[in-house]
Amino acid sequence: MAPEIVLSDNTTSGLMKPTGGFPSRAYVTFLAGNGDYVKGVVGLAKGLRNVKTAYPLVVAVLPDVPEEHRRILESQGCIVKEIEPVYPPENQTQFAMAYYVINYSKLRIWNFDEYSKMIYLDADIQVYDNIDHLFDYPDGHFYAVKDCFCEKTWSHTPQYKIGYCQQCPDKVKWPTKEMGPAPSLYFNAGMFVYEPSKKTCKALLETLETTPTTPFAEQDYLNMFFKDIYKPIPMAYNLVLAMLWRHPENVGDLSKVKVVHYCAAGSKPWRYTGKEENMQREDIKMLVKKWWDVYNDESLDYKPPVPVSLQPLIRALSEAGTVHYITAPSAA
Ligand SMILES: O=c1ccn([C@@H]2O[C@H](COP(=O)(O)OP(=O)(O)O)[C@@H](O)[C@H]2O)c(=O)[nH]1
Ligand SMILES: OC[C@H]1O[C@H](O[C@@H]2[C@@H](O)[C@H](O)[C@@H](O)[C@H](O)[C@@H]2O)[C@H](O)[C@@H](O)[C@H]1O
Ligand SMILES: [Mn+2]
Repeated sequence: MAPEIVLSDNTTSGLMKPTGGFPSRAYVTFLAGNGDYVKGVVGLAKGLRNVKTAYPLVVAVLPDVPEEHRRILESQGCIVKEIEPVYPPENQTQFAMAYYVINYSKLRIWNFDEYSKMIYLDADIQVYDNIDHLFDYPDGHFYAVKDCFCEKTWSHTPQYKIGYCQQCPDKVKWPTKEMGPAPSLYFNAGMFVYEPSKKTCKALLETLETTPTTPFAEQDYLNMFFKDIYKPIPMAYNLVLAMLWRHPENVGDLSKVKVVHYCAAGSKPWRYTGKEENMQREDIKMLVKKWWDVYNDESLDYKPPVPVSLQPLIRALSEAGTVHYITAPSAA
């Protein structure tokens, strides 16, 4: 039987053009458990469609993600791929958040080497502008945005204790004489551009076995592992919300921010109550509303591509006013 040709509507479906000969690219996120983070992933899938990305969204799910949630994600056009959990070596670490221990499982996304390059996004991230051009950045680097050390979650660190933050390294200077060389640049691991590779994945998992766990779990680990190839990219590619009150001068024009990371305590839009510190700020309320507007926009729901063989039928029905199914790419 001749293979069925599928028309992929590049503008609304989020599916990719056939890749013949081209490097294969995709976004990827991570989902664990049967809780409400699935809403974050649905929001992200719709957000990526909203900005007309040319690439699909892969969701790396742990075995504990219920079938029902996987179906929801597939019905939103996501490619669901199950990964095995990664358990760090036994330890006494107090994680900054108890659930961070499961985040080591994120390391498995290096195995997705059917893609030559991927952009990882946390489920609590939303994309408000197209960032596909990041795939064109030169290979051989790990691209991510610099973190901020000012929130209480950092209170275990020497940086926090002396009031040093890499966002404003001249405000409180790093006391090299007393404390040795300043810490190397540290990225937030909610968003990064990387090259999947089975070899790198193996190295990541092997080195982990002899590496003590630390409060920011996989984020600390990735920072250590990729420190020599890490290249900072502008904050507009991953606005960690605390930047709004810690370093507003570094944020600049909020309307230019492409990617928002709802990682401040109380800021996850699907859990937002407004009660936690800073959650009544106008900029926060605006950003939470912006997330909900995308999440609730039915026009951003996935519409599966229609097989070429069915197109005359759909056209006839649609001309007869029976079916309202938009299949033609807008460029057509
Ligand atoms: O119950 C959970 C907790 C975390 N995550 C995933 O792990 C990521 C990291 O956690 P989170 O974003 O809550 O950390 P934060 O950025 O707030 O530190 C999330 O975005 C999700 O992709 C998940 O799927 N289920
Ligand atoms: O497992 C460690 C996690 O660490 C990260 O957390 C944030 C967050 O905890 C804030 O509350 C801090 O203030 C911030 O600086 C810090 O980086 C990532 O967003 C997440 O994807 C994950 O890697
Ligand atoms: Mn996050």
